[in-house]
Amino acid sequence: MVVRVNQRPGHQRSRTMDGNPHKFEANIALLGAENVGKSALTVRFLTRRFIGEYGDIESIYTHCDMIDGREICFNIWDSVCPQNGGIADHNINKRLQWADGFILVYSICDRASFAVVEQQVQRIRRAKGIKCPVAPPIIIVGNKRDLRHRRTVSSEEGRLLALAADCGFFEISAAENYHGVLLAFHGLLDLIRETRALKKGAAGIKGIVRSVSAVFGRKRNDAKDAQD
Ligand SMILES: Nc1nc2c(ncn2[C@@H]2O[C@H](COP(=O)(O)OP(=O)(O)OP(=O)(O)O)[C@@H](O)[C@H]2O)c(=O)[nH]1
Repeated sequence: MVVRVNQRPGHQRSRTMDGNPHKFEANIALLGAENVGKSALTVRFLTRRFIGEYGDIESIYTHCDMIDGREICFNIWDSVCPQNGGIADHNINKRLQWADGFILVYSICDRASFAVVEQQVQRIRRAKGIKCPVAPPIIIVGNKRDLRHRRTVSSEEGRLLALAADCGFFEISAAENYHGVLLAFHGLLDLIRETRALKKGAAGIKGIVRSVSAVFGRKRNDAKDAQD
């Protein structure tokens, strides 16, 4: 396992992993309202630990691991939430374009943070949807499950939002355990792989359609020339 504090956002490395075609690399952005546990999730995933207090330095971390015999590298952008709830900061468009997939975090004890996630799903769809025919990979995470006695968002609401928005869903506690955090990151990795395969397939079909159109277009033109 390799964990590296990579760089400040905007200075990320090239996406080709040292020219090795067997490596798989994915850019992941964590978004959500203030205090929901974005840094806690990131640190749990990177170090398996929960340290309780986290600074507010925005960073991209690289984490590489062997999964099913293949080296997988996650570039994780742990964003610091702006005071307005995470939707209107100047960096958001940069993050939306950079990321291959998103983990949208809310706290199950903070209904306003759930509303922010609903907005962010729409925002991501709008930003990505123009160029991309395939839905962007998103996992919604309800964090702080250990505080269920203070819950204001039911599991059902989280699940329904994810279902309606075609996203994955996990309810976890970054404070209590590593396993749920791991499942959320790996769930996103699966979605990113599926999306890449679908995009490749769509590009392949487009290529075939273009070639067929070119051949038939040429034949039509040849026939027209012969008539003239
Ligand atoms: N009880 C409990 N507390 C948590 C959990 N995850 C994070 N926290 C606490 O929630 C507070 C905020 O966590 P952060 O990880 O800094 O939250 P953030 O979303 O990165 O916050 P910003 O940087 O302000 O956007 C900290 O005091 C954490 O210790 C959890 O699963 N359970």
